[in-house]
Amino acid sequence: MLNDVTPKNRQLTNFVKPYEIFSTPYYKLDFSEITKTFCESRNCKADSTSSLRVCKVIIVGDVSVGKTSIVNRFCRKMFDTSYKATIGVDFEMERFSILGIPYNLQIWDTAGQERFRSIAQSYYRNSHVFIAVVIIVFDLSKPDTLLNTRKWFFDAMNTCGDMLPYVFVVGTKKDLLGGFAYKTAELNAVNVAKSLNAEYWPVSSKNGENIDLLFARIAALTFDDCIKNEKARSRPITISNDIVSFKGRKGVYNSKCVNC
Ligand SMILES: Nc1nc2c(ncn2[C@@H]2O[C@H](COP(=O)(O)OP(=O)(O)OP(=O)(O)O)[C@@H](O)[C@H]2O)c(=O)[nH]1
Repeated sequence: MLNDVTPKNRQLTNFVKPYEIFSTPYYKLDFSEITKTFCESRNCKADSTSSLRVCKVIIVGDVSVGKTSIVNRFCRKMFDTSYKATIGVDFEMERFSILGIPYNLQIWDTAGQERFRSIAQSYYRNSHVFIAVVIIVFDLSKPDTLLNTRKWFFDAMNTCGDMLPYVFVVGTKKDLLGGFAYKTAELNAVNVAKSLNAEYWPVSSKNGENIDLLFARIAALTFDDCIKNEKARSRPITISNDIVSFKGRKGVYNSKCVNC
């Protein structure tokens, strides 16, 4: 788009693939025809509500695994070696332009410390945007934190109610491991992610590896659902096709946007 002020690395013209095809249950590899046709249409470019499309992403995981560092690297391009515990919850709004259409990720960084968890949960329960994505973070150099992803998964699922979010299991601090140690950690992580029906990504907030790609993947996946749901709602509700189009992944209706 000529007048697009979104930074270049936030402008998506192609669908973003998973880290590895074996590491995801989400096999979508391109935008749907519905989305492509809609984004090419003149109506869509003139659509004044398009800047309101928001997808809520929650980041959870053990203490000090690197949740805040992921957000800082993605939103501010910075990395801090010192540790400051998150108290309660913080959130950031990050803007993308996908196929020329504005789209926002609302990213919630929660506290890993037990004593702050109930504060965080009450915050995101009461927010008016449905949780579309849960990122469960663990530290690749600390196997215990991988085992705990299961606990975070069930916690998040309780909070999401009837919604079926996309789930990502993200291993941080990839820069600390190499060779055999990394391969072993990855094998274990892929197995755990599979058991939770989640997509696995390894990242490093220190050197930035895979951080932008991870969020671009999340934006592409959820944007496609958002437009499809929007189109489904705008159709007359008379025939059985509409019932099908109101169903999201695995047959559960999942409205993923503020205005969907
Ligand atoms: N080497 C390396 N260190 C990292 C990386 N990510 C985070 N760290 C370090 O790990 C420590 C904890 O990082 P945080 O991002 O504050 O962890 P957190 O999960 O937000 O912690 P809580 O807020 O307590 O839940 C800090 O000292 C970071 O510098 C990484 O990718 N590589």
